[in-house]
Amino acid sequence: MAGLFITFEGPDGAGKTTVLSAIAEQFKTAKRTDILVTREPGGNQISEAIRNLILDPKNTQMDVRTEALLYAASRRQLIQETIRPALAANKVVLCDRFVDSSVAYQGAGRQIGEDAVFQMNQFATEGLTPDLTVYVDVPSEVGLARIKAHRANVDRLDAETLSFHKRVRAAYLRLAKQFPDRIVTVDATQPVATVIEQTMTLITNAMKQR
Ligand SMILES: Nc1ncnc2c1ncn2[C@@H]1O[C@H](COP(=O)(O)OP(=O)(O)O)[C@@H](O)[C@H]1O
Ligand SMILES: Cc1cn([C@H]2C[C@H](O)[C@@H](COP(=O)(O)OP(=O)(O)O)O2)c(=O)[nH]c1=O
Repeated sequence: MAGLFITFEGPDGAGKTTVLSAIAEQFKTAKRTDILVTREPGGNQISEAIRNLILDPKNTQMDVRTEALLYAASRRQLIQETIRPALAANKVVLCDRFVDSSVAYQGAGRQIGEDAVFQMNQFATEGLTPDLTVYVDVPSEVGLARIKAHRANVDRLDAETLSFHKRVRAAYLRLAKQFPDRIVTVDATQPVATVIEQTMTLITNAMKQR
């Protein structure tokens, strides 16, 4: 497939949203019309509706496999409506979270099993894999402290225990080891400006190599 597919991963509070919005802004200023920025879960009407269902703090009764299937359903819709058409039009797609999030959060965090969640997602993605994944890494305590310090609303997943978040991070570190050619780690304990700069360098290098 043409185009370039770049995903952004990390535990809550790593700074992904901050970094991605700064990068989107830089591309906008440069008037780059070949860059598409999107996010999971969400990015279109159906996926945003699924997102609201998953993240609603009222839905405490949601079964863990239901949650994993909903993420995969949301992902499928985003792929079909947005990602594949953009890649076919030779665009660079920057996506906030993808399958690695499900492997880390549902597979390890919710303890469904990383491999089971990966396999289930193959049905949704039909094998679509990022060309590059920027993994923004932060210790769980630091990430959670950032969320608590800055956010007025804490969603259902932010409210999970420290051990949940530690399992998520450990899974990300395993994924980074397992797929060293795809996943590049950026240390998010550095100042925001440094994290943005290093991420931008990774993206522009990948764009040059394509
Ligand atoms: N490198 C950083 N150092 C210190 N604070 C940061 C850094 N990156 C982000 N933050 C702050 O941490 C909070 C969470 O950042 P956010 O981008 O929402 O994280 P994420 O999307 O990964 O959950 C925000 O208030 C943001 O300003
Ligand atoms: C895409 C995806 C997200 N998530 C979780 C991670 C986040 O806690 C939440 C997304 O909420 P969001 O507010 O977008 O978090 P962030 O800014 O950290 O990306 O959903 C999963 O558990 N599984 C998934 O497959």
